[in-house]
Amino acid sequence: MSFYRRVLTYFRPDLRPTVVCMGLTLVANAFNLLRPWPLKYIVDKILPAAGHTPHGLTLPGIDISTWSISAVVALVCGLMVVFHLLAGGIGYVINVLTIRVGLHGLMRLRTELYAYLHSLPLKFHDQRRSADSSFRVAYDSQSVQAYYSKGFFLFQSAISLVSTFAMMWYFDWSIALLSLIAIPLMMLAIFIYAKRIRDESTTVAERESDVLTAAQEGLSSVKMVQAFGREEHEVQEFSTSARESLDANLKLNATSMRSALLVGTIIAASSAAMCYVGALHVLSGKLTIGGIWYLSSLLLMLYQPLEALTHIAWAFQAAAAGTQRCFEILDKENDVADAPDAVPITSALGEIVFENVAFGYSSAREILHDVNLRISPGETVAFVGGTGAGKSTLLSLVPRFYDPTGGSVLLDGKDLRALKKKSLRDQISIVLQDTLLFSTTIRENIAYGRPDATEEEIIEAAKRAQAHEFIMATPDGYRSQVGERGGHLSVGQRQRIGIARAFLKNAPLLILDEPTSALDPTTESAIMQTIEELMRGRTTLIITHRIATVHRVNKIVVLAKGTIAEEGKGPELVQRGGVYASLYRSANLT
Ligand SMILES: Nc1ncnc2c1ncn2[C@@H]1O[C@H](COP(=O)(O)OP(=O)(O)OP(=O)(O)O)[C@@H](O)[C@H]1O
Repeated sequence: MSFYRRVLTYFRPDLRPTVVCMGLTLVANAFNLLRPWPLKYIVDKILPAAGHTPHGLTLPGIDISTWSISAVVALVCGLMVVFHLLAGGIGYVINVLTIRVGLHGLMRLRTELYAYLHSLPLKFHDQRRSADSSFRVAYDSQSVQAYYSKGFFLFQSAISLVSTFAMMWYFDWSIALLSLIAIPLMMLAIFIYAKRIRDESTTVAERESDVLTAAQEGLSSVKMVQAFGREEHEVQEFSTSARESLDANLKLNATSMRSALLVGTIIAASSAAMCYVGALHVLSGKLTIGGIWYLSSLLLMLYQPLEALTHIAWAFQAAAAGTQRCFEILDKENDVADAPDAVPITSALGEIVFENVAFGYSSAREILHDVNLRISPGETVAFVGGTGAGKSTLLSLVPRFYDPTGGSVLLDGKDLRALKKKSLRDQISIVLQDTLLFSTTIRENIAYGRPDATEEEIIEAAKRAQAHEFIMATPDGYRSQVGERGGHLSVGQRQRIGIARAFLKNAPLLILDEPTSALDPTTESAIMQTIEELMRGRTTLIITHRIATVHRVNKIVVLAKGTIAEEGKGPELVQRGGVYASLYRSANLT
């Protein structure tokens, strides 16, 4: 689909108001053309007649034989106000409607972009800065509205241009022809500046996005910045981004102003040429004084849209840059998408099999290789190994955050890629090292995975996660706000909320990625009890550095350099004297 047709799709639902606006434009344009006419009438008809017959003037269709001349002039001048009001009133309605339609289009693009960003795999998000994605959703998307309003303005200008030209032709065709000289010159100016303005607008959007990223990253880590006394460095980094944005904006403005100067000069030169010819025509009697008044007003009406057209052409280029940045995201292929024949899974038994699994975040480096493992329904398997061994990576293949680059992962005998992703994720609860909370109430955070849960179910889940007591001690209980990223709660409290979430979701598969490593030993052993309760009856995959926590679990898998080095029960592995045994020894458990 061409770029412009694609932009139009966001406004298709508003076709009716658009057509209404087009019709109203024709009416408003007719009144606009009439606006200078009363002055012509006064100069050509009323004033010459006034010297001879102060009374008894005949105007078409009106008997004003008894009126004074000043009353007639006042009546005709009154018409100027009437035409102005009518054109202005209709213009007001058009503006309200076009702004409405433009904003609706913006809402559609924004929502689609935001939803698509959520559907894209983590691999996509890993490779980019989240602030840049936010910038595209919040700011770049606005250019689609600019497209609509400028596009409509283009239509209005074209109508005004054609009708004004026709009127000028009617009064003096040679002056009308002369006015056309400016058009190819303006086209040339548009051609010269269009690409430059588009490129410079893209640079402005990129630099603005950098400013937002710098501000977002710096402010979201304000605690660490202050702890390390790096405020000056952060401000320096920000001011570099701000300076680059300023330079890009100044450059774009300078280009716009240069182009405006060029267009203004073309218009001034053509107007001067027409005044010259018009004056000669008055001298030779081809044109009345009122006629040259009227033509000069029409000339303004002709060049205003012409000049506007050049600005619109450049505004289009600027809007194209922003819209293109939105389309760039929408065109990204979702490589972890549902297959067309994917089937939903309603209630998994919980058998997980890794078959010759290989995976790399990029083709340059393979992180996992040759992983073969079978986990029975209801079994608990602990994954241990040195840092960077690939434990989190391996477990992130289960909810399909990533797809393996080689081999396959099976749930209950079915390749995960043959299952609907949403239904697969419904079967899995995840508790991470530091539970991420949204800045809303405790209640909503617990119910995040099951928004339809009842009050009783939420309280029951919190009780099982041993969170009820501290929740009730907060000022508003379950309605208390947790602050940004859960900042009003301690790490242990956040973790309990995460566990309550998992209890409430009640999924057959449980993934625990270092759920206690951020906690002190006392809190850890308390939380471990609730986790053990949570693990009951579910297939559990747990990653931990705390060997003591998992030494007694049914199966321990030791990962080293992206592959399974050892597998078995804790005491057996200690006996074997391999990697696990040394981990066990370094944990001072011997
Ligand atoms: N999103 C990512 N993009 C690129 N590389 C990544 C990404 N996440 C992890 N890696 C790399 O993959 C390798 C395995 O990381 P992973 O987090 O799976 O290890 P881990 O065993 O869980 O380590 P730890 O115990 O320290 O958390 C590391 O070398 C890491 O640098």
